[in-house]
Amino acid sequence: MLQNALSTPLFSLNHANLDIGRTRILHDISLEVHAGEKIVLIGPSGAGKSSLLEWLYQQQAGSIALCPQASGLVDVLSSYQNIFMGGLERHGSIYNLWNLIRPHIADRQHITRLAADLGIADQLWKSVDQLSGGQRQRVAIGRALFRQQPVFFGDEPVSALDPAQSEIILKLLIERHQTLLVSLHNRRLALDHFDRVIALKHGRIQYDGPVSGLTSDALDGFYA
Ligand SMILES: Nc1ncnc2c1ncn2[C@@H]1O[C@H](COP(=O)(O)OP(=O)(O)OP(=O)(O)O)[C@@H](O)[C@H]1O
Repeated sequence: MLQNALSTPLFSLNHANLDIGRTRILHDISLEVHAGEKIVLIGPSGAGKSSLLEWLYQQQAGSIALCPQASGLVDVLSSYQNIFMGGLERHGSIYNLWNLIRPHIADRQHITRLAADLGIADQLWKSVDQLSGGQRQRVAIGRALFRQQPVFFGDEPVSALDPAQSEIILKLLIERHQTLLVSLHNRRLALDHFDRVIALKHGRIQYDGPVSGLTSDALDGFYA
């Protein structure tokens, strides 16, 4: 906490409002996000979690690995090609184009390892329209991991996975990013893997504080 008070925040909002057209989506939002924090966003459907993630993402898109709710995968391309797209900004267009047609050995090895970590090694060369919802979600996570950024933003990134997979994938995301801001509806994952909770309701922050001391029932209360 003291360290946070002294460091410059990565993200900062001070009594800010977010309007889309004439509609106010987020009201009077004040928060800071510091490097190293693992923050879970909770709240009922429509509370404003996706809007807050998108708003903060727009502040520093270049340094964030984003896994949005709508995965944005390209159906006709393979899992490999979709994951590779997470790293497009690291190279020029000729390298990228060539790699999409004939994968470069180093990228191929890297993405093959990543796919194995995500449990989709056997799906790597299939077009993603042939995959299940959970497999597609892991491809989208692979694409975010392949961005290799210090900050991860995820909008319900493990919602299509079974409990055991959710646990494994969330641990992987936490291991590979310094700072995380993730929306989840799963109370157990929220309590076990994050150190700060931001609870939203009707576009306002109703709680922003440490996870320690909170129970599953307390989290349920934020959905009441
Ligand atoms: N482009 C838009 N134009 C107008 N209203 C919008 C727009 N996008 C979102 N909203 C509204 O903003 C509110 C917050 O939506 P948001 O998607 O951020 O909620 P959420 O907490 O992520 O919900 P969920 O858990 O269902 O994903 C909702 O009332 C939604 O209808």
